[in-house]
Amino acid sequence: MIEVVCAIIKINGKILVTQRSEKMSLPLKWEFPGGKIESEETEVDCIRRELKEELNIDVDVQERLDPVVYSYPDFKIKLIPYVVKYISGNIILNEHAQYKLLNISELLILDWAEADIPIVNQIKTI
Ligand SMILES: Nc1nc2c([nH]c(=O)n2[C@@H]2O[C@H](COP(=O)(O)OP(=O)(O)OP(=O)(O)O)[C@@H](O)[C@H]2O)c(=O)[nH]1
Repeated sequence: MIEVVCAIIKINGKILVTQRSEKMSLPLKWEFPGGKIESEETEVDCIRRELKEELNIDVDVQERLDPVVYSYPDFKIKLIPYVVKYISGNIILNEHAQYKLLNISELLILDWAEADIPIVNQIKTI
């Protein structure tokens, strides 16, 4: 099972969400930015590193939500969500196709990676 952290990034009352590129696994699915935890790395260090690499932003890590375990046809994932607050940095998309800033009520409209759907449902209450 791979362990992946993902970030629910709050910017001025909206949530930043990203669309995977055609070249990534789960192409064109929407997700919360993040990635696989490397050995010797804490979850929080991983979030900070991934958000800098993928989006060029710095954040304040605030709250860990309930992890989701999900089996895709070819791999199993433990997806660990953190609520974070945007602090600084111009957003530069280094890997994703696009991003959107949405209200929580707008999130369910997107075509999410399957593992993310329970997380989208959880954050209706944050
Ligand atoms: N970052 C991120 N990954 C997610 C989410 N939901 C989800 O199923 N994943 C899956 O978690 C895996 C690890 O994410 P990653 O961002 O490191 O993906 P990657 O491109 O390095 O993976 P790859 O090299 O296997 O294609 C990917 O297979 C991705 O599809 C999510 O919300 N955020």
